[in-house]
Amino acid sequence: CSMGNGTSRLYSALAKTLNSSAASQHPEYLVSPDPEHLEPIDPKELLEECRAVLHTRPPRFQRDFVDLRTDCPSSHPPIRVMQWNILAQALGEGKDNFVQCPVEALKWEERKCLILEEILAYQPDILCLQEVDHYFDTFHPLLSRLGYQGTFFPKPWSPCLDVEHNNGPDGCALFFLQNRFKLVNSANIRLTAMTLKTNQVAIAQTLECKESGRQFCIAVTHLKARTGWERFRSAQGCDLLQNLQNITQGAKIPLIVCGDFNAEPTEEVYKHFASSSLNLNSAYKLLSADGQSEPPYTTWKIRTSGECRHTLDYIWYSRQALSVRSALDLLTEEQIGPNRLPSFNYPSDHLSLVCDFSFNEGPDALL
Ligand SMILES: NC(=O)C1=CN([C@@H]2O[C@H](COP(=O)(O)OP(=O)(O)OC[C@H]3O[C@@H](n4cnc5c(N)ncnc54)[C@H](OP(=O)(O)O)[C@@H]3O)[C@@H](O)[C@H]2O)C=CC1
Ligand SMILES: [Mg+2]
Repeated sequence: CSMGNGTSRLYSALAKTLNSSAASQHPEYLVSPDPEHLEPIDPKELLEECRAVLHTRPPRFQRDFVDLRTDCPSSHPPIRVMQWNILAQALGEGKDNFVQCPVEALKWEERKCLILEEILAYQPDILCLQEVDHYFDTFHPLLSRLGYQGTFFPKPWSPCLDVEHNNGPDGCALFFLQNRFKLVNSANIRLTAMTLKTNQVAIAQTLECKESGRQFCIAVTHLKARTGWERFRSAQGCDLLQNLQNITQGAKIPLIVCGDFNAEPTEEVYKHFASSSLNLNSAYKLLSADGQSEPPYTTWKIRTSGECRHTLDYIWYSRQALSVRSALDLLTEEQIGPNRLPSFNYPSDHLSLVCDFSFNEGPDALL
């Protein structure tokens, strides 16, 4: 066997997460071990391990970072943020009705490796995920060993629970690299709409950069899906903005909000975020020629109802305190292919969004 000791150790680490049925039979697997007692994993070795599992799959698509550097130099390394609705395993197999996606492409053992490969390829400092239904058995143990500190907030009545052989509820997860940030405070928010508690959630954390000592707030959310729910989403967005006003002490602390808003830019909730007194801009607009247009899609799938191509996912940021230095380009229509997403090439129906941020320095940085 050509594998060294390190690789075989990793194989056993990843293999432990492969069989999720073991987790439901042995609840102790669901209790996350203290990360300090877990051996660190070298990201390169884990990436190689994922590629070995995926050896029969088509090669990864190339996506490039677009340099958006403004003329403001920064003395500190940028903060890389990834926003991604990874597609809950139970929803993908049991509810979403992706009619052109072969069932083999949805197998967790391989789809999990495609998700990990995407994360390892871009190595974000902060990872904001939606539709996570494998937190305790997969993402928390593995990402902890890669140096991340994680938080999970499941939906109160996750639709995953209606699917036979589900792996528990789906929810939002937020991970940050412990060697770059210190957690200052953390809030799990159950969103309300017109004072009613809803099934949608958010996590908001204030982090302090270890290099610069600067604090900022990072939030992740997943708003209510489907047409007909526009006013509900708008109310959820208002509730989230209100919570973020309080957490950022009235916009004194710079803010980044990642989410699957389930809303096109024409919707009210988008307009609330764009015009909020938090003074936010949507990072992916900066990829357009005029800097004013969102990308043509962030999700693209074919359901029984037909083709669904929408822009629903966003990374909002405090436009005066932060700059977007670069953003990861989206997959092209040709790369996505005629059967759309998810596919053997790409594990989710939503594309990941990745941005590099830096703090603005000087008088313009005031909020
Ligand atoms: N057990 C109980 O007592 C209760 C159970 N529930 C369950 O929760 C569900 C509603 O939960 P809620 O949080 O409001 O869910 P949402 O309407 O927000 O949607 C849930 C998921 O379904 C996906 N989705 C969106 N459009 C479609 C579509 N056309 N077909 C299939 N899937 C789609 C969404 O993915 P994306 O964001 O990627 O578009 C999302 O992750 C109910 O259907 C029920 O199953 C709810 C309340 C109580
Ligand atoms: Mg979904």
